Amino acid sequence: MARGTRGTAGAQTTADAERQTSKEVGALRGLRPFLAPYKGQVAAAGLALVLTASLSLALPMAVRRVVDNFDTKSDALLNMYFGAAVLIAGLLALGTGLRYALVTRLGERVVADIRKAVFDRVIGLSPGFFEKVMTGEVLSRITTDTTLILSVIGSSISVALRNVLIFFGGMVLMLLTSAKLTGLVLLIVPLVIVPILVLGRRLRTLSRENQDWIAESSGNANEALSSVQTVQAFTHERASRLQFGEVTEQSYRSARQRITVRAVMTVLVMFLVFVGVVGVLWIGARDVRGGTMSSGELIQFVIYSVMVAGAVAALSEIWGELQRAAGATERLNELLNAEDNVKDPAVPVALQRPVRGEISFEGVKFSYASRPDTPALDEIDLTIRPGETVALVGPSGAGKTTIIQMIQRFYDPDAGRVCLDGQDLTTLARTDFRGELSLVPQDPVIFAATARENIRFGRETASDAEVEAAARAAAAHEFIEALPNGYDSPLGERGVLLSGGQKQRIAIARAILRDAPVLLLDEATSALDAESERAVQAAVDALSEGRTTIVVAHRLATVKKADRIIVMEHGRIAAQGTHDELVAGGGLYARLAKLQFTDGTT
Ligand SMILES: Nc1ncnc2c1ncn2[C@@H]1O[C@H](COP(=O)(O)OP(=O)(O)OP(=O)(O)O)[C@@H](O)[C@H]1O
Repeated sequence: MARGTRGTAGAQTTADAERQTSKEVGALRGLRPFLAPYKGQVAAAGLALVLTASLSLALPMAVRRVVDNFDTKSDALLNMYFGAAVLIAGLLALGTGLRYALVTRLGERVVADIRKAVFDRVIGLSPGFFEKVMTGEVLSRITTDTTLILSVIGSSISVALRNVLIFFGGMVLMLLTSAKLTGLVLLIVPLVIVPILVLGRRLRTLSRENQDWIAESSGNANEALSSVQTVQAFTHERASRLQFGEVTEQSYRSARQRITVRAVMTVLVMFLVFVGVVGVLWIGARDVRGGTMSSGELIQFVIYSVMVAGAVAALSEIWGELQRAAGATERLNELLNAEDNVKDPAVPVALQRPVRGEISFEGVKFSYASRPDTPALDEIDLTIRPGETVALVGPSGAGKTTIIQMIQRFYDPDAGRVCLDGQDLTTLARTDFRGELSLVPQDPVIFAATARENIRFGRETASDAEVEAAARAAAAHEFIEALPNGYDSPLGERGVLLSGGQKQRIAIARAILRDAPVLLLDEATSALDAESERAVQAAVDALSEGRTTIVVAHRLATVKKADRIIVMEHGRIAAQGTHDELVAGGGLYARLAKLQFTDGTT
């Protein structure tokens, strides 16, 4: 996705680039809803900002009085002017500190809110979304992009506003001090604006490019690290290093380009501004000698023009940052507003309880978005009675896992419907019916938490005793007790400390604890040793007792025990019946039974 964006950015015409500019700057408006709850703080920060800007603008006037009254006979007057200068400086310092505290805190608050909002949204998106965006990229958006926004809300916006106030206030006061000199200054302004506009546009494109590369490099690293064993097993480290190195270098190169453009812009702007100020000073000095202006006035004017020039320089610097943050806001908003194909209905129908556990597929057709022409499920009509155990068998890619996913409504059918107790899943709230399903995935997920927490994932409210009872039923109690800290032993990231069979038993314990009327089981393909196999099998038997069980079966023992076997091929139901019926019928099942199933009972 990042690559696609970059490709179009490179090929942009000027008109396109301009459209993007207005869109990008406008994108900062996307922050408004996040600032809205903190109106009071925004107002207070704004007030502190106006106060400090006004005081900064008042300071040169005090300086003029001081300068013009150096030769005054009245000590008291001089003292008063000095006193006023100190007072203004003191208030200025106080206001600046206050503004800093208010604004930075606001920035942190808002960014924390944005991070939470993005995570809240993303964690609920259906798997279809993650087929399009790498998780590392999402992480980069939550970290890097929000950091950019933090710098903008926490400082850039307030610095920008301060400088805008100083710019306009300074201009007015310059005009009041000397209209003639101000006129001269205004002649110089266009000279400064031109490079800002021209180089600013280039800067914007480069910034977006840079951010895309950073996101891609995070995605890249995340992918390699999360599959580090496979990478090492295939001695792919060198290639991974090269690949990551190349992406990182690209990101550096685009950052370097951006920095060069920004540096050139800074040089040009600063140089033009200071040449202008010196020029004005030169003319002003002649006016002072000619007596049409006092020294104090000239100094006041010069201070104002330096302030105005400083404001322009600061704005040109900050402009880039604002644009980068606008890009970041845009990307985060993309995530926040990401269209999810699977949505809860606006007004969900209430799930009829108690759930009996009847699952039905009615004329279901489905293709994955990335392969629209190959149906993963083709005209599936299937009713699984409450309490029935159904084994799904068939060659790899036949659509067995897809059936399990459709029951959880990770995807919606292209045609037909999937129902629980006759209620179409698309009319229900997903959290409602998913609460009635219990899943043991093929590759059980173990979180970096203790054994107890890992099992309790099945039902957050379960007591310790219930957790242990579930572990016993899943034949997991013994090995958990043997761990250094028993149930409180951390299981390591993704369960690296456990064997395959142990992970499965944890997953089964989790499902037992969930105690849902429908059990979805994706059997592990890898053969377990005979003892684990027996333990897992016994656990599964205990679990499926009295529940509707749909199992993607790889073991003959499972298949034999099923009430009904569904044979799938190319997304269709090729045959169904009991083991004996199907063997007698010959065909695909008889062949599969001979070739594929590992007989766990032997
Ligand atoms: N996320 C996806 N995007 C695109 N195609 C997919 C996706 N997941 C599965 N498929 C394709 O859909 C078809 C059915 O896949 P499914 O995973 O349901 O098969 P399966 O019968 O469970 O196979 P296995 O026994 O190998 O797990 C296959 O052709 C597969 O390549």
